[in-house]
Amino acid sequence: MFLRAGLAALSPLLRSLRPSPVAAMSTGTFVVSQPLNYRGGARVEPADASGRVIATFTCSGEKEVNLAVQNAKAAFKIWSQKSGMERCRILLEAARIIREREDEIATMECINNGKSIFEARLDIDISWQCLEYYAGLAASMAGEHIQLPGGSFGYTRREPLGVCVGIGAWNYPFQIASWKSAPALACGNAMVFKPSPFTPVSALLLAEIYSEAGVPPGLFNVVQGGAATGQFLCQHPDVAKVSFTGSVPTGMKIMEMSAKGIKPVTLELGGKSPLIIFSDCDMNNAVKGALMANFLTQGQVCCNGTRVFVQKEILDKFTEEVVKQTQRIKIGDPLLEDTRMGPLINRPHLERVLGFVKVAKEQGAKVLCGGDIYVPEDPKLKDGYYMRPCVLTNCRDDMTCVKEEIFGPVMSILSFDTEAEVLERANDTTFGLAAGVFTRDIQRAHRVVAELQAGTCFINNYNVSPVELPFGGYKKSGFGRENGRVTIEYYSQLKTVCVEMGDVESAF
Ligand SMILES: NC(=O)c1ccc[n+]([C@@H]2O[C@H](COP(=O)([O-])OP(=O)(O)OC[C@H]3O[C@@H](n4cnc5c(N)ncnc54)[C@H](O)[C@@H]3O)[C@@H](O)[C@H]2O)c1
Ligand SMILES: O=CCc1c[nH]cn1
Repeated sequence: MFLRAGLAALSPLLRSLRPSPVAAMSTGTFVVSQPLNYRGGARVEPADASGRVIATFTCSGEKEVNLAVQNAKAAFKIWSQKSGMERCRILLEAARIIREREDEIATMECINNGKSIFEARLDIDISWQCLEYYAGLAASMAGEHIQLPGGSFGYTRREPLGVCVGIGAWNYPFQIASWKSAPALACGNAMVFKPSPFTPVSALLLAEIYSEAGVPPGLFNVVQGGAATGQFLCQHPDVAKVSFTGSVPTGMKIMEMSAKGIKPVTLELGGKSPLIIFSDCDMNNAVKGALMANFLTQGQVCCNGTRVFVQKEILDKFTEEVVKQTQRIKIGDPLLEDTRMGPLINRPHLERVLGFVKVAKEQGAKVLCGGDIYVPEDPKLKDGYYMRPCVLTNCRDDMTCVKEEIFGPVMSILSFDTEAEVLERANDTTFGLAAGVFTRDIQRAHRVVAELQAGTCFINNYNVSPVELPFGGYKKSGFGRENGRVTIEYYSQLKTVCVEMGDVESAF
């Protein structure tokens, strides 16, 4: 039978899903029978099409983008007039609904993306926590009062920007939509969100949940499509801001388009992050940390610590333990409770990742485990995009696998001698998204992270994402932040009001 949850308990969208004869990702598949655009508070067929059909949905063209932006503008008028407390209540209700429907959304995400149901549930948890967090900030958002000479004064108002565009990658579809929309809506903005065409379905659930929670129709809209649809959104004159999650090359294009309209942008881009393991670390934690840094979501995580620098004294022991634990990772149908690694996102991506392993071998790296196609026992999954997680050793800093973002389950182990040496090598990259250090020496830990050129640094852990903490990159990994209090500044603008209590002292 389809999925492991009872169909009757699922949402209208999930109920519209039917088993299909081909299951490339999991045993659950869907045929989409309801429109995947969400505009003005309802599912709609796009008013036009860009002419490119991806899977079973139609990419939205300029007309549909215009309609979504118009709807968002109308909703913005209502929403931006609400008090912080009013917005808070609605966001809290949306968070409550997500929590209540967690299993259903996680199941959808699991089929959408291929990540394990175990991880998908964690993603949904972080998503409702994000809505709760920004609900709290919505209620407490305030300006300043500044006393001036003679009883005059000034004050500041934090005002929304207007219609914001969110463009998402395929690795965290629901979570990315939540990380963008929660702070945007908390600040009083409206949003048009475009998910990746590889993972179109779960953002729709978020849209429906916002409507059910009581946002005005049109406040959060979803348009489906790829690059062309994204371009219409970025170039739209009524769009005030673009928040983008994706690759560096696309980020550059987004920035160029936004520059033409003087639109602020947030860019959450790729990475090739270092993870530094000192010989005085807690070995068990360091090994667990290295797996967390490399193999979540089949290694398709932007902030992964894929360059694992290990101090020489413990290299052999650490490597042996990492390989042992990597080989134990349960690969297979992501809908099964004990699976920890599902398939990669699609065939071309799988081939790209396997290509990186091939080049690594040609350049002298040694494959200690994995790096090849995995065929699950379940015959329904035999054509799936599965690969075994890979640990590479004998790596050098100039190898392709060490320099380029692979975005797959491939860990490169490198050895080092001294702190100064490893810092220089860790920072020798154009990326700067994240970094990690494992050591028991607290002074060393803080000294090292202070020198690391990365927007998010972990000490004695990796890839945890509490929504209270800002997340974002240095260098080519982008700018702007998601999560944390600071993100309010990326979705609002400051108005200064200067109040004269006396007479005008004219210069004329
Ligand atoms: N820093 C972060 O928070 C973060 C999070 C997730 C993924 N990523 C990065 O994303 C990349 C993988 O995701 P991807 O393959 O979906 O990235 P991508 O850049 O190919 O696509 C991202 C989004 O941009 C859209 N897009 C593509 N071309 C466009 C254009 N010209 N104009 C407007 N929109 C366009 C896509 O349709 C998709 O929705 C990796 O590099 C990864 O590191 C970063
Ligand atoms: O993939 C990068 C990290 C992340 C998780 N959710 C959104 N971004």
